[in-house]
Amino acid sequence: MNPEEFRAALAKQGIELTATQEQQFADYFHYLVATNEHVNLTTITAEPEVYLKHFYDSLTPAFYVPGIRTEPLTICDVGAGAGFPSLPLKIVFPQLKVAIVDSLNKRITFLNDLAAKLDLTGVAFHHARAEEFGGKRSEHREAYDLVLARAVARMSVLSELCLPLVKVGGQFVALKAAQTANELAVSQTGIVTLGGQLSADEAFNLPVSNDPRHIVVIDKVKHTPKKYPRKAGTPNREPLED
Ligand SMILES: C[S@@+](CC[C@H](N)C(=O)[O-])C[C@H]1O[C@@H](n2cnc3c(N)ncnc32)[C@H](O)[C@@H]1O
Repeated sequence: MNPEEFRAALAKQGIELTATQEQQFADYFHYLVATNEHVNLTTITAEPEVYLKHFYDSLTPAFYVPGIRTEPLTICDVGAGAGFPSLPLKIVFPQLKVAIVDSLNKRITFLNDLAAKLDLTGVAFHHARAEEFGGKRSEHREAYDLVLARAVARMSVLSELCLPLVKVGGQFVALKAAQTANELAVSQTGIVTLGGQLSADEAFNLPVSNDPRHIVVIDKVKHTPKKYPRKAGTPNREPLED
């Protein structure tokens, strides 16, 4: 997917990029690839792949969660790595207020510099483990309308990291490549324990490559009990599964 195909594929979804946004994606691509020469950010570096598997893929939650397009939602991206999915969403929907959490400081440093280069405002960067960021005394606990995660962990672990950060009435959205039915089945009890309720599992294929994708949407329907998330390294810490 070259930049022109990216623009056309988004137009099909009702998203018209401005010239400024197209330039921001071009600058993102160049800075990602240049930094990746000395900081390990991504294995995907060819332009058509970055546009499809990072930029387009990151925007897919906006196809299924309509509020992303128009509402000034507070979003937390858990394990954002090189900024996916939250920074492509922020470029296209600048009204979003974004908090990025990653446990690797060199990635947070890259994202800080990138946001300055792209003139992005309303993005906060946190070098932290999600277990602590959403802990019982944290100001970030149950503070976000929407918590997003892509390629961080399986659903049972991810739910324990992400659901404590979601406000009651908000949503946790996981971007998944693999089949989700089994992952969801084994994490169902944990999701309910954490105050969540499965709302949707949308299956679709990426354009061009046809790679399968899932967007899993979990509604936060009640408060998460204070003992979650459990600390990383807790002895016998088993994922919350059936
Ligand atoms: C495979 S990368 C995925 C990055 C990005 N979400 C993407 O889709 O390209 C996983 C990222 O999650 C971060 N991570 C893993 N466990 C974490 C945790 N417990 N808290 C915060 N960040 C975490 C890693 O440092 C890494 O940057």
